[in-house]
Amino acid sequence: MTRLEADGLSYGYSEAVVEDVSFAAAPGEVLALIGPSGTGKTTLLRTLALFDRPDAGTVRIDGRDPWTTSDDERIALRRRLGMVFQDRSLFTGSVAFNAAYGLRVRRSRLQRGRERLFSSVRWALETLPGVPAGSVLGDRAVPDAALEALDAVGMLWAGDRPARSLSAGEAQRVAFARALATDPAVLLLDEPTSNLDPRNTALIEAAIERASARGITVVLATHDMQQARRVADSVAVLLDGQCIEHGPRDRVFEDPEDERAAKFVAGELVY
Ligand SMILES: Nc1ncnc2c1ncn2[C@@H]1O[C@H](COP(=O)(O)OP(=O)(O)OP(=O)(O)O)[C@@H](O)[C@H]1O
Repeated sequence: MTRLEADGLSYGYSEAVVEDVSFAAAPGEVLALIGPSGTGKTTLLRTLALFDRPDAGTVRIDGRDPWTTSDDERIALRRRLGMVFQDRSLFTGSVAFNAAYGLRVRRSRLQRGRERLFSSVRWALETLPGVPAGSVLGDRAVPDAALEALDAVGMLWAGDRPARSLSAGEAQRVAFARALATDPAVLLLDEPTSNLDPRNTALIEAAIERASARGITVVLATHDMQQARRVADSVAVLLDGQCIEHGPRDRVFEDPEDERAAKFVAGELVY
């Protein structure tokens, strides 16, 4: 159960892209970041995910600023966050391999060393004549958490399929499962349903709702205002890198304070 805060966050490349953005998301809250294309949603998510250190301001995870802690503590905080990128970026290998990826990289060095030893012993023994594959130490099991995450997005049936053979919608669901499998306290989702049909969109939205019901804090960048209306508890409107409106979903949509936010939610602010 984790509270995520942005306090005066700024980040830029050659010039500022995100400027002085502040908001907080409580445990289990779904916060939608909406705004026109190129307005800084991905950049903001990357700073929240601790990929980029803010130029100014603070990210707080349960009140702790990961950039003023030790490297080890920052890594521990980073592990509480799961991010799903817009481009999905699945790895070569099976769907199950992909779903279990985050779990594998989180294992301790000792565990990984032990597994390497087991698999070389198994390999050596199973090359002996008459020893069937999988009979020495058993098949390499897919962790339950990865299977449960695939199930949560309706992709359990595809565990053995090569990830490269998936449709865009299926791949997006597997990318979501990969983040979910690590049981993150916070999920950062960048356009998780862009280019998906209504059925795949509904599956992802249902998975977001279940994650939130389990207490996972969700920050969702989306172009889709209807999606924000369906799944968000609160909404932040980003325009030219600034948060021009932030509050409970119904208030932001029905009674926004900022004139530009009012135009954006009414579909009148065209970029
Ligand atoms: N690595 C980078 N180097 C330089 N400029 C960048 C980089 N990444 C993003 N930008 C610029 O920062 C601005 C904000 O981009 P960002 O991807 O954060 O916006 P966005 O709101 O997520 O857009 P979209 O909705 O189209 O995905 C854009 O002008 C973009 O060109």
